[in-house]
Amino acid sequence: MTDQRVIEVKRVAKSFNKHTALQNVSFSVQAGEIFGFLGPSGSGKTTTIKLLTGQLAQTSGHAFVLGKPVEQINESIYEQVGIVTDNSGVYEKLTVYQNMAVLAKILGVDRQRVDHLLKRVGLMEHKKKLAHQLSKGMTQRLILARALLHKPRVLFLDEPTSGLDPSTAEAVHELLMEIKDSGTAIFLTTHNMEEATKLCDHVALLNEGVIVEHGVPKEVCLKYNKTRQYRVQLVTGAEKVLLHSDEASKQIHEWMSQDQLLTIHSCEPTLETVFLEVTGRKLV
Ligand SMILES: Nc1ncnc2c1ncn2[C@@H]1O[C@H](COP(=O)(O)OP(=O)(O)OP(=O)(O)O)[C@@H](O)[C@H]1O
Repeated sequence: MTDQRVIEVKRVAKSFNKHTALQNVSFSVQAGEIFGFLGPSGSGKTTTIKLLTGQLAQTSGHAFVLGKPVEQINESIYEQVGIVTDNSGVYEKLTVYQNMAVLAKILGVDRQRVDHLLKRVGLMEHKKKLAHQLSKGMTQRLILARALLHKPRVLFLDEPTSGLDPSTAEAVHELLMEIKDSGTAIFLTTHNMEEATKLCDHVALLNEGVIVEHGVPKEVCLKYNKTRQYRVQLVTGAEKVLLHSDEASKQIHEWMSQDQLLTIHSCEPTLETVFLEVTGRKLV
């Protein structure tokens, strides 16, 4: 893969008075990649987004977005960046459609794209509703649709699916995959490990402001797969967990040849259990 780093963070630290929120954080995100920043509440995820979008200054280290040092970020970069956080204010007294149309006009984006995005986030049938009448999930989807109007090269998402029902979360996931495939780099924070495993090309696990593990989700999980177990279900209904061994392999072979095996799964750890093993803490 050619190197197309659109976000680069080098040994960044951030302190608020005496409290250290981030320590020696380094990572990079490529074009067309979803990068997940995972950590429990208070671990420094939002602080990182704020640093990378010019809303906060780091205490030390260097960070670049689209090649530009973050301390030099000004309004011109927002033409290429989309940000979805809790404070992405919508105009409460305007309708869903007007919220989109006002911004589309400023950005010089045509109405077709407004319609396309409203459909994609499932808000077309609510387009005449006033923003203050929307549920939390609808508001989140409106903020996401607005952030995508100008086809940003980089998208920052703070907990994109928290509070969404499973089918809406799934629709948002599909949209994010489509945006990634079009070459946008997506930086998202989450404490939902399943979401991260499914969506992210790379993840970094953050604990108390420190990246404690990082990599491709499946590879991170396999690295901690020390016991190598298999869960099997037999046609009799019996369920068994077998440790990787010659004996287990013979047994599985026997069940297979006797057509006794209904299901078989390897039991590698999830990102959740990796986090617990590395930090001794739960994610949520
Ligand atoms: N403006 C601020 N002043 C002082 N401390 C702050 C400020 N912003 C964040 N912090 C502290 O920095 C730490 C990291 O906060 P941050 O909001 O980045 O966490 P988070 O991982 O996004 O948490 P959550 O998942 O709950 O949103 C916390 O201890 C928080 O109290």
